[in-house]
Amino acid sequence: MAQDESAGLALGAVADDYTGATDLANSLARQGLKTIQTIGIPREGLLPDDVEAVVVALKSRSIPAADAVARSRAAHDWLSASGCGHVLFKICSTFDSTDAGNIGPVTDALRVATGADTPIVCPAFPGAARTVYLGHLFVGDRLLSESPLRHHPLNPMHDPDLVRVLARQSAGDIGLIPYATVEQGANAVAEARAALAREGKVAAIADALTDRHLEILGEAAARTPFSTGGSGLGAGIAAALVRQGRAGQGKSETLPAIGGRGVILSGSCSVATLDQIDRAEEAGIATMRLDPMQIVAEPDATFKAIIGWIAQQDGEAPVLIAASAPPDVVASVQERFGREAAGHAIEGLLARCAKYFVETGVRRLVIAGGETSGAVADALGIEALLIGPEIAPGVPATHALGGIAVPLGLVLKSGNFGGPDFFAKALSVLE
Ligand SMILES: Nc1ncnc2c1ncn2[C@@H]1O[C@H](COP(=O)(O)OP(=O)(O)OP(=O)(O)O)[C@@H](O)[C@H]1O
Ligand SMILES: O=C(O)[C@@H](O)C(=O)CO
Repeated sequence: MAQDESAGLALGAVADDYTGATDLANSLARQGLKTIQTIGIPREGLLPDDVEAVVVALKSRSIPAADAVARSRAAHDWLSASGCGHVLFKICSTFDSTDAGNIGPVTDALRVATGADTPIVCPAFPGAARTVYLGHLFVGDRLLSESPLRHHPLNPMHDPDLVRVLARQSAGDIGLIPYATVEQGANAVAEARAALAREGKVAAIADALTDRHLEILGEAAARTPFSTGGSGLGAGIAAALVRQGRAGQGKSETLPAIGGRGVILSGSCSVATLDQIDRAEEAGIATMRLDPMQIVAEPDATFKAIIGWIAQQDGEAPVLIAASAPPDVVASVQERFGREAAGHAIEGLLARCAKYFVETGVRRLVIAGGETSGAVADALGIEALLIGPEIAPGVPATHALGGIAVPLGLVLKSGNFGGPDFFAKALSVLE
């Protein structure tokens, strides 16, 4: 990277999935940081000289904890060599993980690598209705465990108490910085964090109900080398860096129009995405709903069927291809083939479709689902993303940077993000 080593990056992030990384990059850009999302560790010379924040996207949310730790450590080491002032481990606003990890093990490893004592951990994203109160994560007006996340295909979330959840995954005890302390401001948070460090807590879950709370937490976190959180905490840290004059040279890019047919590929089974698919179909977007059993059992036949179907559609009009299904169908697919095998087969098929579409001239892709987006971006060999205008909270339009010979507009949508008309809106913003 041509970064001025004496200045270094103001902020670096290691994100555990690609859409989560895009969500964070969007927040940092909107706070005024010149931000690039890289897919893995970037090669020398890829990034512009004046970049202030780099979000290294990994696909490490649902892999074995030891692999997630190794990949996150490598990303951290690159950020550290780039003179990074603060490292944020970007996790999902719904704390997606299992008792085996990976939030605890990666937080432990990066805490040691950065020399932090007790990092602030806060997934809250009030703009998407994720709040943390007394350590309990709410999705809208429901506890996490009563939200649709209890049916997540890869990591169903059954415990809303984040202190308890993180303790099960971590090397030591977890503390809490409660709402009443956060309300008192950044100095009170810093003192509470230091007190928890003296007690030997390895991390501190912090409450946040509003963006103001995240600004306070961001101010306190920016005084330390490392934190773990969602894009809300990232925005708070970025705002603190701008206030302190340590960053703030660029807003998100205006992206040039690319045009041509828009293709939407969905592997997300979230309630939000299922509704968005229904709405897109009702609005007249040609929609092919795949049979998930057939995808896993006969991927080649399914691929041929998709090619045949698309050949019959109006060549300019957008199309939507979805493997997405409601919880009962997902459960029966997983029962028959196994959770991981089914997930990988479906991601693989959608990635193969994306590759085919780009090879045959499509230049605008909208992908729903974090794991699905990871599979697609990897199959296309994309190296980094420029962040453009916001489509919905947490979802910007982007353009591929490096790794692909043609201009390509991409929208990577986290499963639960976006309003009902998201797909039509995405295609109109990604011109
Ligand atoms: N019908 C289905 N049956 C079983 N698994 C499915 C089905 N459709 C998709 N999947 C798998 O479910 C997983 C969905 O994960 P993905 O991360 O893409 O979406 P998400 O969880 O909604 O998004 P996010 O992680 O951004 O919240 C993928 O592994 C996908 O292949
Ligand atoms: O924080 C979120 O909810 C998203 O950025 C995400 O990571 C979903 O996969």
